[in-house]
Amino acid sequence: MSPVKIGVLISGGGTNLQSIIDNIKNGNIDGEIKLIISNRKEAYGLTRGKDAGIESIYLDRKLFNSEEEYNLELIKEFKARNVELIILAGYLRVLSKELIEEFNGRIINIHPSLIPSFCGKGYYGEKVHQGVLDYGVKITGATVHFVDEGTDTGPIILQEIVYVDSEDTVDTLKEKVLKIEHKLLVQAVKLYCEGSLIIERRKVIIKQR
Ligand SMILES: Nc1nc2c(c(=O)[nH]1)N[C@@H](CN(C=O)c1ccc(C(=O)N[C@@H](CCC(=O)O)C(=O)O)cc1)CN2
Ligand SMILES: NCC(=O)N[C@@H]1O[C@H](COP(=O)([O-])[O-])[C@@H](O)[C@H]1O
Repeated sequence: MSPVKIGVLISGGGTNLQSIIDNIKNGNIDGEIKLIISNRKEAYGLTRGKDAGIESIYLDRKLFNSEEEYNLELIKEFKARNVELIILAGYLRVLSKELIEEFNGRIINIHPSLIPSFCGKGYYGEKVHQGVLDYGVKITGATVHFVDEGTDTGPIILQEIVYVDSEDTVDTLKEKVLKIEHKLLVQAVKLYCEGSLIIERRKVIIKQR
């Protein structure tokens, strides 16, 4: 079977993207990243992609009249490269209904909390960890899920917990969770590329090999 053609959307540093690049390179993931798109020009993830020899572009939202038009351009770029799976690796914009429909069941997102806690509109990046600390929960973690029209409401693929210590700060918590994110995202993409993920309504079944 030929490697799954992957498109990646980013907005920032790209450490999750890097974990996918590294695990494709070492043969752990049977995939090929065809295109990386960032909605932010300064995203270091673009540099990571270029350093890995992957087409990496900044798509300026200001060039488009609406979020819908911006998403239609995303669809065009990914379809032009026959992308089969889209990974949201720290992408901080909500995808449109059209894009979700076009790639239904083929968009994976990584989120730095245990969904359904600390997620949805306004919860992204360090804001998530600040919410965890402000609330005083004792466990947090990471979630990889399929993306639907809601924000962080799609079927959950994998989750793993991280214990919150009394002396944790946003930075220390972010670092602990990011390590788990890298592991979970690689596992989920590997399972997807192996055809091991089955979506049954709200549930994701992992086929045992
Ligand atoms: N249709 C969907 N789109 C996206 C999903 C999803 O589940 N369904 N996941 C998000 C990622 N995400 C959390 O995992 C997320 C991203 C962004 C926001 C948010 O509130 N963004 C701000 C703008 C932030 C900025 O540009 O600085 C906003 O939209 O006002 C919340 C959650 C990716 N897309
Ligand atoms: N709601 C989406 C969200 O908060 N995504 C988060 O942005 C960070 C991106 O880091 P990276 O650019 O180093 O991969 C990651 O922690 C990811 O979970």
